[in-house]
Amino acid sequence: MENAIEIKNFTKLFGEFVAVNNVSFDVKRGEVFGFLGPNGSGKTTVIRMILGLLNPTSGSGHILGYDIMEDREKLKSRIGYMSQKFSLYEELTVEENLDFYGGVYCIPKNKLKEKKKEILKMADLWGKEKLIVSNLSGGWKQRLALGCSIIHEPEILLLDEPTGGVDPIARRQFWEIIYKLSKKGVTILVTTHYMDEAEHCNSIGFLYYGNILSLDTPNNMKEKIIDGNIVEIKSDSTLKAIERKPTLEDVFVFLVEREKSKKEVTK
Ligand SMILES: Nc1ncnc2c1ncn2[C@@H]1O[C@H](COP(=O)(O)OP(=O)(O)OP(=O)(O)O)[C@@H](O)[C@H]1O
Repeated sequence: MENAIEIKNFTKLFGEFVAVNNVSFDVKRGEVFGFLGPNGSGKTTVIRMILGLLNPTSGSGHILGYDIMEDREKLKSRIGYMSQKFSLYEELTVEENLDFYGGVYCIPKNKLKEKKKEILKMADLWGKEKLIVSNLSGGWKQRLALGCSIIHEPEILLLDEPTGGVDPIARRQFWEIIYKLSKKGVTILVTTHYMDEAEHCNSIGFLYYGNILSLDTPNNMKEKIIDGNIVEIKSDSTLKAIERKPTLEDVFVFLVEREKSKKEVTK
């Protein structure tokens, strides 16, 4: 079986409002598939339908060959999910959160001990086991939430805007973990509205108000949509950067949180 995820003509109506319109896509095993689209374009709705939390109005989906509607129970232990809000228990420690999710998936004690060690190292949280989650920075919380979502070693990982609200360094660290998981054969579907993140994916679906406008590799998509070269200008001053516009056909501004180290910022 080459495709881990196969979605055919997903449509979701809320009353008369069409949130998702006839969306179809496949994700190959071990691939990182990015769902790119602005807020409200239907990304979360698609993920909720894949998870079986929402019934599609029409259309069908298969994961690892199982029907997402009929085989929900079989799929539960094979899918990991990280929501935008991180789903952590803020008043518990790092280790207690991992123990909790280990318990939810009924992971045997010895196996859980081994998994916790692996996740703490992977997430750069080694030595922080006893810290209360509410005291952690956004990046640490994000990596812990990812750890909790993979404690049961899922083959499919669904990440809904996992990097929202964390600084660029933490985002980069997070993507390094995503690559490692993908190399191990985990199939990953990640939603984002950051263009630069979409570029890290093997293929992208561009969703716009419920419709898939394009489905391709990042490079092909850029070539098809944009005629000419793309230049990235990093600047402390948006105005200074835009002043260069005469030599450019169009400019898109992306604001990123300032990194602690300014080494990479060029004027
Ligand atoms: N339960 C619901 N009832 C009514 N409308 C809904 C419901 N869930 C989502 N919507 C609407 O469907 C559209 C798609 O929402 P969705 O959350 O899937 O978008 P999104 O791309 O994930 O955006 P965001 O990044 O803001 O989460 C939005 O207009 C939203 O208001």
